[in-house]
Amino acid sequence: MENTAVVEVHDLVKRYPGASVRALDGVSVAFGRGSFTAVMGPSGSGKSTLLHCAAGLDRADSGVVRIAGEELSRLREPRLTEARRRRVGFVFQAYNLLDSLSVWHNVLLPQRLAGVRADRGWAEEVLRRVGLAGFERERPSRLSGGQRQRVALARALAGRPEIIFADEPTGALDLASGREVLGLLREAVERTGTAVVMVTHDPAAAAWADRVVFLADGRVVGELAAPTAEAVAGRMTAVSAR
Ligand SMILES: Nc1ncnc2c1ncn2[C@@H]1O[C@H](COP(=O)(O)OP(=O)(O)OP(=O)(O)O)[C@@H](O)[C@H]1O
Repeated sequence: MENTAVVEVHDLVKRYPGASVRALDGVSVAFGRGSFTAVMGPSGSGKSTLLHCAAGLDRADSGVVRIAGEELSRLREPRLTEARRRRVGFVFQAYNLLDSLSVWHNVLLPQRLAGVRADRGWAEEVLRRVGLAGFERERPSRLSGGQRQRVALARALAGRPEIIFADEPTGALDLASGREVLGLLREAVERTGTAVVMVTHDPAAAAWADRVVFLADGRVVGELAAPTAEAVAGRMTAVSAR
């Protein structure tokens, strides 16, 4: 299961302009087909930066990112955008939904931009599973934070990407909605072999993953396989005390 990496990063280094420390300081990690990875670490440890670079939304200063074996730094626009649109789904807080479009058109937008024929039946099914059947015509601004997060998830799932990057997908949700979202991500992993990489601060959410990667000061400082919430919480305490 783990032998084909969907996304692989090697020795990533990134320093934001004007910053004195490196946000990423030599990170190497691979995400296999059908794997579910949680990324954890103290605030400022580089989690979001890693997600952005691994997803090809931002460039590292040095190091290598491969998506399905293709080295991103060698791709020029528009092929870079194309590779991202075809293979990658995002559930990012900063990745806003467009309020000029209905829920339905937001969900189908990535496929439209990628120029592929939208699978409308699957999009309907995905909206039903995230509990938003009947909301197709609504504008995102009329929905609650939790509902908007579920639209973002539906949008990511609708394109059947090879990998989904999710930055705190349950952060704004109540317990029940959070579990639903985690269940959907888990199902995408098991049923369709999608890889999921999820940043979270919540040990209970991380326990849905197969593996937890811990970051501190822009470096990978540990991993935990088959995580339980208790084991994750214990490791987090140790990582934060470093
Ligand atoms: N746009 C930016 N400009 C300058 N510095 C940044 C920028 N984004 C992040 N940083 C810095 O890079 C480091 C890593 O930030 P990053 O957001 O990746 O951490 P994080 O682990 O996701 O944090 P959090 O849990 O608080 O979201 C931090 O020191 C942060 O201050």
